Amino acid sequence: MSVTETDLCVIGGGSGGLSVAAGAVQMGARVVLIEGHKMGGDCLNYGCVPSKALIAAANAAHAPQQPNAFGVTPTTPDVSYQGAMEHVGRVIETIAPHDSVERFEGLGVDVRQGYAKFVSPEEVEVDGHRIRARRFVIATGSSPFVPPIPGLESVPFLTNESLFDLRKRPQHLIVIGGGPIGIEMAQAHRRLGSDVTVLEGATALSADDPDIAKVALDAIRKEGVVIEEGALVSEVSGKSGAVTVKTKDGREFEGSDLLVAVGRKPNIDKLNLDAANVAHSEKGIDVDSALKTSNRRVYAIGDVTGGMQFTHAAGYQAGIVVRSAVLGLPSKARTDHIPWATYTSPEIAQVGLTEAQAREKYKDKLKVARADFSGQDRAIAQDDTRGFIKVMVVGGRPVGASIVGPHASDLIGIWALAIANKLKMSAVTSTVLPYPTLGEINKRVAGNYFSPMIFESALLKRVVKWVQRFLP
Ligand SMILES: Cc1cc2nc3c(=O)[nH]c(=O)nc-3n(C[C@H](O)[C@H](O)[C@H](O)COP(=O)(O)OP(=O)(O)OC[C@H]3O[C@@H](n4cnc5c(N)ncnc54)[C@H](O)[C@@H]3O)c2cc1C
Ligand SMILES: NC(=O)c1ccc[n+]([C@@H]2O[C@H](COP(=O)([O-])OP(=O)(O)OC[C@H]3O[C@@H](n4cnc5c(N)ncnc54)[C@H](O)[C@@H]3O)[C@@H](O)[C@H]2O)c1
Repeated sequence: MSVTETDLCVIGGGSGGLSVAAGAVQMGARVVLIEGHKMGGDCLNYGCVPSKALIAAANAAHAPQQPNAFGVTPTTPDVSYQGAMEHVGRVIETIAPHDSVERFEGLGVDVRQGYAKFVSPEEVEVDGHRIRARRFVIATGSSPFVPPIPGLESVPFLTNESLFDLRKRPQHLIVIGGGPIGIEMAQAHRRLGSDVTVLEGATALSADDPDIAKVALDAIRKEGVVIEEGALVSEVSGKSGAVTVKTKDGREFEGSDLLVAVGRKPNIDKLNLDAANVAHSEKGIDVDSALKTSNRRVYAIGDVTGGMQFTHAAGYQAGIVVRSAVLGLPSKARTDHIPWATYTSPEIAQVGLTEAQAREKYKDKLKVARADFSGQDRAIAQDDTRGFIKVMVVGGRPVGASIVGPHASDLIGIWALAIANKLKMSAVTSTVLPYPTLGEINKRVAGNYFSPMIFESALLKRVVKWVQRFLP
């Protein structure tokens, strides 16, 4: 059996693994990258990219139908589900070269196709070859978790891995799970013309602030998506085109297609982790704050660690690992500054602590500032004033921000910057932004934080009177 010696062996060519491989090889390390399936991983092939492309198509179908303030008569366009899915395919094809074997080989990475498995603490095997590395990075991602619901073994169902292969619009899509996957895909399918029912066992979009989630969920319900909360699915039956779903409290729902979106399971089965002494649980691979596993030669990043499961989180962790494994520098990963967004209409975005988390941690030291899109000139001009922002502030510095409203996913950036760099609220108020922009809501909320201190201060009023008496 051939043995290749290398500095760094990256297992998994998705968001995390590709970032490590590209960074390390360009810094001069010898890098082997092993990918078992499709380069680009979940994000490119079954996740962020196809879902956002489908949402864009759904939004284009929805917009002309809406009553509006612009004097434009609503119309009912012909909407082709197949056309929307073909758009999804083209978007993947357009982005794929960036993540391709050819590009990475061009950068100098030794790319191997096949599933890697450890055979010792410093060796893996792939496709009959052995790779011995000074350091390993496991970035094997996650797969849809399929719960042991009676009936699911015999009823056809979709997951994020098969959904984007559909060409025929589901007549009535039943979505099990009201997390970000379920809710994003529910609204997109409604906008493309399907009836949609979401069955959520607990609370929909439960990772987000409840006031924020409510604005989005109310809007989605208003578009006709049925979202049942406290509806734990306990049994499914039927066949393709006619499925029945029962919930624990005895309710029954009928639809044509089933999408299972109840969370993720880490891709660890093929890795033979015990041979490498890498500790793990059903949640994923255990890592410390430097992203090292119980084997000091082996790091793990991204979804496989069961932490924040976002492409940008995997990318951030890749940078931490490159610093440590390639440059030998001490490096620790944070999570407090990692934002996320859910691409519903209106959008949701969060960074740092929610109000409830901040209240629990900081008690009465917490101040919460809020601003509504209804007071935003640009939002008014665009006739989209749903939503608001709240910022959690402790000692003059933001510790969290929550936004629901137009372009929330972009607007959260300034708070991600502020929290990452421990900036004060005054850094936001002293920034000048072009008028009229949605971004001004960030200045407005920061202004609202200072207003009571400035406009309700008796001392300041006395000082102003005194200054005015003597000002020449
Ligand atoms: C429907 C959906 C929508 C999403 N939308 C967003 C979004 O809008 N924004 C966002 O930030 N995140 C989103 N995510 C999450 C995002 O896709 C993941 O967090 C991200 O892909 C994780 O990157 P990763 O590198 O950990 O894993 P992946 O990108 O999945 O890469 C893992 C790779 O490892 C390979 N692999 C597995 N086992 C082995 C092995 N033994 N040997 C070799 N290779 C192996 C796999 O084939 C895969 O290519 C979404 C996810 C889904 C499912
Ligand atoms: N915009 C984004 O960034 C984005 C979009 C999609 C996915 N993602 C990532 O993918 C991850 C997985 O998303 P997800 O939506 O699959 O998982 P999730 O864990 O966020 O949500 C799953 C939901 O399913 C519910 N559930 C579980 N069992 C059930 C049952 N038997 N009946 C009814 N409901 C049940 C849970 O209560 C939960 O609310 C996310 O946490 C996120 O990290 C990100």
